[in-house]
Amino acid sequence: MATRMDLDGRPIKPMTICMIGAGGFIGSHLCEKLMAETPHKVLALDVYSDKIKHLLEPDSRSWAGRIVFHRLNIKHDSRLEGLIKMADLTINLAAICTPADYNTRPLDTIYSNFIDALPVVKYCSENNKRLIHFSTCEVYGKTIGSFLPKDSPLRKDPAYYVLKEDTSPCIFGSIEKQRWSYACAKQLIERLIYAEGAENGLDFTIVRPFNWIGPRMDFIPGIDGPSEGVPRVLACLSNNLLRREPLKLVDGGESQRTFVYIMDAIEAVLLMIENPDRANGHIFNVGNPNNEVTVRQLAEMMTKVYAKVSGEPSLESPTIDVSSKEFYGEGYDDSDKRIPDMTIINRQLGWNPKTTLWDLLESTLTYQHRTYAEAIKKSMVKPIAS
Ligand SMILES: NC(=O)c1ccc[n+]([C@@H]2O[C@H](COP(=O)([O-])OP(=O)(O)OC[C@H]3O[C@@H](n4cnc5c(N)ncnc54)[C@H](O)[C@@H]3O)[C@@H](O)[C@H]2O)c1
Ligand SMILES: O=c1ccn([C@@H]2O[C@H](COP(=O)(O)OP(=O)(O)O[C@H]3OC[C@](O)(CO)[C@H]3O)[C@@H](O)[C@H]2O)c(=O)[nH]1
Repeated sequence: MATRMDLDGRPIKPMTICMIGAGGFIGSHLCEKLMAETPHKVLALDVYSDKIKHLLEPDSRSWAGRIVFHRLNIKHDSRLEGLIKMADLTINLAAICTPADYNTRPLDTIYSNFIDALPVVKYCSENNKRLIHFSTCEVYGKTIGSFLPKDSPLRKDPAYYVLKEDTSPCIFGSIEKQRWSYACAKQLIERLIYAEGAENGLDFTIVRPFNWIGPRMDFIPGIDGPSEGVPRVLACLSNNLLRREPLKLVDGGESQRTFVYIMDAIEAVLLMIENPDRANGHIFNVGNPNNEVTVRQLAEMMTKVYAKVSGEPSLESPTIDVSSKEFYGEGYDDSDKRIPDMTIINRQLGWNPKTTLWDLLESTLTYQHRTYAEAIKKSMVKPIAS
């Protein structure tokens, strides 16, 4: 493998990365990228390994031995500090991060996103190890514009909705809207990391992902996850499409999101990993401001793309409205709009997303169809009564 160069033309030394939450959606893609394109070693920590099992099989692949899986729960495992000490860099992805959990399991959500992350920050700080911590775009909460009258012309002014790392406020709902337990826990861990940097010199980078989507995201209920489970929107709507049932639109599907392809986003993370001088001390939005849709538009586009990749005709009534109370339960609330400002990541790392929403849905839904269609068909065949 040719020596890799950083953005300032310096050779990059191979490093050891302690990746916590390596078995999840983002972790699995990051591990794949690191194995395929870099000489770095990965200590992969998670309670699950299904999504990276193809990387762990002892075969003749050139990365054999560069990735080692450690099955552990960071809540209670004395091996954590030792593994952080063995590495040059720790990346913390571990979290409960599905909105259906925020209002129904608020304690687990707060513990996972704040309390469980504390030892990771402490061990990195005490052992002078660099930390890349995964936060979320949800720390911005709602836009300032959402509080303006519906007909206010200011709602169209980007100053009232574009989300900037260094100037936008974090606007959450009231305490009984437990949806915000996740965002609030993420915000507090960001503040703690920032303070460790300011007071104790911790080298940190904070990532705020804006709806990264792609293959291996979450699970399909009843196939590789619980039948009653509610994953994030991509998997929910994929599940509806695979089962040929109408796509559920929460509160009319009016909320807006920007979706970025996981493969584009992983490029940004690799730039952070390999350019510490440009990434340390920064908080980065990572998203695609050009891929904005309402959830209703997302559902309509997914319906068209799925018909194309599966060869199956679309349903006559492809969507159905459902209230947030019915879908998520008491205490749900929502972010109205999420457009990332890209100035900082552009200036520091020169990163820009490339993939259009249509293209990323085409490759993702091809994967969903290939991975799940047969299993769904089998699961839907009713046993014949004897
Ligand atoms: N995917 C996105 O668009 C997105 C958006 C915003 C923020 N994020 C953040 O990025 C990170 C990764 O997200 P993801 O989409 O890959 O989620 P994911 O749920 O697929 O991955 C998280 C992984 O962490 C593991 N984990 C959780 N608790 C653990 C513990 N106590 N010990 C060991 N492992 C544990 C889980 O088993 C899982 O494999 C999270 O911190 C999330 O909040 C993701
Ligand atoms: O079947 C469904 C499922 C969801 N919705 C609505 O879609 C919007 C997006 O939902 P989702 O992707 O599940 O989650 P959020 O974008 O609200 O939150 C995530 O953003 C980043 C992250 O931090 C981690 O991924 C997480 O908190 C939303 O409006 C749902 O109500 C739907 O209509 N139908």
